[in-house]
Amino acid sequence: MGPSISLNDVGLRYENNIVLQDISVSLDAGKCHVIMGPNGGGKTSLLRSILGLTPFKGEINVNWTDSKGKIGYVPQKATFEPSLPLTVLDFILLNQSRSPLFFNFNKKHKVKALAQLARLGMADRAMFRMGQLSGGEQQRVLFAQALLDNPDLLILDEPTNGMDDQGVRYFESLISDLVKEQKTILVVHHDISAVRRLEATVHVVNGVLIESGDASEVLQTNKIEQLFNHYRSTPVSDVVNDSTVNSEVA
Ligand SMILES: Nc1ncnc2c1ncn2[C@@H]1O[C@H](COP(=O)(O)OP(=O)(O)OP(=O)(O)O)[C@@H](O)[C@H]1O
Repeated sequence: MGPSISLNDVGLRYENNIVLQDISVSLDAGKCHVIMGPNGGGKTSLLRSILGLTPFKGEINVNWTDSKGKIGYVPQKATFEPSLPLTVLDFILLNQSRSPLFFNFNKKHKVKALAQLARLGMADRAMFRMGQLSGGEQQRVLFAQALLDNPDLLILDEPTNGMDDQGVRYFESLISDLVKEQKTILVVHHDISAVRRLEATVHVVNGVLIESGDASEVLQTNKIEQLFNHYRSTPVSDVVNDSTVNSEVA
């Protein structure tokens, strides 16, 4: 069983830029939670706070039922140099091995890695270099790597970015399997139609928490515009009085 996660009055700022404020929410264990909201609304910052990768104020508790379980994380983007001699299989196995990459990996690990790649339809790319894959294919490999240790908490930042329809279908079917296994999944997603297909709780974040609830409730057609246009705009008067803007306009 995955953990529940509770956030209490969480805030985060980068110098003068207040990115998150007053975020208090409980994320139920063993469910899929989707974080949505406009660009720059603080979704990635929220994930990074939960992962302990960035300082924040307030309190975040990851509540494991027994001992601390495993966490899988797929970041928003990764860059691989095309000339780097790192195959897909090498990459998947990297965090499994305590010996240098040029030693042969043990067969059991390879079989396990290939099985995870197959779950994402990527087994036939195992010997390609990471840098030779398309963006959507790299996302699939990152997801396969995150699944390798059978994590109880899976944190995914825009995992279907750049994926084709087939990739999205693999993703959706995997999420559905993982929810049946009672893993806790936290995923940042922008595609409203795709999120409606997931069995998920949706949390709309734009600096503050705007709304939380079942996807069917939160993503009602008549509410979408209001939810996603909830800009924390600079007052128009400030923009007009800004000398930089004025000089650019002139
Ligand atoms: N390391 C950083 N230093 C300074 N500012 C940052 C840093 N990381 C993010 N920000 C700022 O914090 C704000 C929120 O960024 P964040 O990446 O969390 O948003 P997001 O909702 O995930 O956006 P998107 O949908 O575009 O991925 C943005 O204004 C961004 O410029």
